[in-house]
Amino acid sequence: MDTRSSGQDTRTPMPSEHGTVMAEFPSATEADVQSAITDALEAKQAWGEMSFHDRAAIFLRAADLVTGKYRYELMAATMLGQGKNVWQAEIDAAAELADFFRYNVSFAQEIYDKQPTVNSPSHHGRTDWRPLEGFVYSVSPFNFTAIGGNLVSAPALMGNVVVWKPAPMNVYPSYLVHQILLEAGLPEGVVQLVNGDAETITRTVLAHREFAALSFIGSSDVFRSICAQIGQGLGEKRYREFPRTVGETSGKNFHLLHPSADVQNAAKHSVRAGFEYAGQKCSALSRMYVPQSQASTFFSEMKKELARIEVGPPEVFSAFTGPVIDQKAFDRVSKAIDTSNEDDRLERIVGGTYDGSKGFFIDPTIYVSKVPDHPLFDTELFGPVLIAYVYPDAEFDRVLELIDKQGGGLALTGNIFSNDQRAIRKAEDRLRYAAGNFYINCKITAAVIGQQTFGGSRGSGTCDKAGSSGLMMRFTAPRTLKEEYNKLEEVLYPSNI
Ligand SMILES: NC(=O)c1ccc[n+]([C@@H]2O[C@H](COP(=O)([O-])OP(=O)(O)OC[C@H]3O[C@@H](n4cnc5c(N)ncnc54)[C@H](O)[C@@H]3O)[C@@H](O)[C@H]2O)c1
Ligand SMILES: N[C@@H](CCC=O)C(=O)O
Repeated sequence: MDTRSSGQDTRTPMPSEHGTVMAEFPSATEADVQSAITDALEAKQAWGEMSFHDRAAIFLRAADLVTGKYRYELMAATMLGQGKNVWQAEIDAAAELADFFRYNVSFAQEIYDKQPTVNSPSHHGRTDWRPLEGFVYSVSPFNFTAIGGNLVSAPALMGNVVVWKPAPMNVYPSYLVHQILLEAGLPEGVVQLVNGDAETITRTVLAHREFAALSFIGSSDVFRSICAQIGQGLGEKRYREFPRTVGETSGKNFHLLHPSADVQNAAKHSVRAGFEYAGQKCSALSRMYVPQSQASTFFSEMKKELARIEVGPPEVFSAFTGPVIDQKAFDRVSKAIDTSNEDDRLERIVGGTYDGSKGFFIDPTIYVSKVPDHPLFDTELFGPVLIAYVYPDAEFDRVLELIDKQGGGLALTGNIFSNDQRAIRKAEDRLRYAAGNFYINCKITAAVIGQQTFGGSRGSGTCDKAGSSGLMMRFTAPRTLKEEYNKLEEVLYPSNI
């Protein structure tokens, strides 16, 4: 792949066939990153002064290119590069990417429309929704082509320039997204795509005085480490302004069944949420709490559904789910499986096997824990492995406390299955901070832009909500203006005279 970077080449494998190279690209050196920042800042003034309608036109045109001319190329890149099946690739690389481009235009419009509603007869007030003064640094994860598109379009639509660093395993789809934006009319300098060593690029970016915001999606620990570096820079007065930190990160997401739940429905939803895209959605299910009275039916329903599921490469259309992303993920998840298979506190219900000979394939796996506090309830594995706790029906209140406490400090998605409205109310109240996205009688994946804004709190992120004007708001520095029409005739107050 041809980019402006001049460092050593990196090769990334295809997850479903690791002997095949998916992408080969040069890594950005410190000098490449410096010149990307310089070029972005040079493009800044003209871009910030372009009317919103002209900026919007570029992203709306890009949305049409995504759903039209480039739809299948983007989907193919996402299938081969991320190991998604065709269904998941369509959701991500075509539908959600185009939705982000289109909806972000309306979210931005919502912000620009916010103007003072009251003006006294002698003056008029306005809000100037300025872009941030420096540049935005966007860092995107491997698992969604659409997410990179959002991390770029949200700040750019608000008039900002962006240095964009995608995950190595998403370099090719991100490159396509960048090319689409350029074809749609985005001026060359506005979005600078830089690939390469994450730490080198980040260090160089964070050393720059004009660094104005971090827009990050990825794991909680990496976000924390970048925030810590920004904190150090703040302490040293390295930056002109206080950089914004926007981050959506990891999850240890739960399904809770109440004794009144429709167990067949819950089982089907749990199979989808836990195992679609090999459990590699940040929203994916990874811990379940099941009442004793429902456990046997629930697990046999899940096993029945799982028996129909095929694990395979993206070109096999009958495969429901595919590989995990890379060797590191395969090692992490397979090691957890090996340890769990030997753990007396866990009963394996299904799976517990894997095959990395050709691609990074791991079979859907479920463990039931005999203890309520197994460490797996607190660890994000980011793979197709679920852990369940079976609770006595009478201890619903206690299990709510347990759910709230567990999850490794993460609070992204969660749900309840119940046909008892009082139980739903109780769970909604007691678990108020346990998930940024809480679902009732449906699975916890697949938030739809324009319908469910997305993002968690606690260690899962800053909860600015992708798919909303809340996120876009973080990329503006509103200026308040007041224009007065009458002269000031007197310094003294009437009460002074
Ligand atoms: N909450 C959300 O909306 C959301 C969405 C998608 C993924 N995720 C989370 O992302 C993770 C999976 O994605 P991933 O494996 O790409 O995450 P990751 O944290 O490994 O990488 C994310 C990005 O950070 C970069 N990065 C990695 N180490 C870095 C470092 N030391 N300094 C600076 N940058 C660094 C990567 O190159 C990549 O661009 C999971 O934890 C998942 O839950 C969250
Ligand atoms: N927004 C997606 C998840 C994105 C994270 O990987 C969902 O709701 O399933």
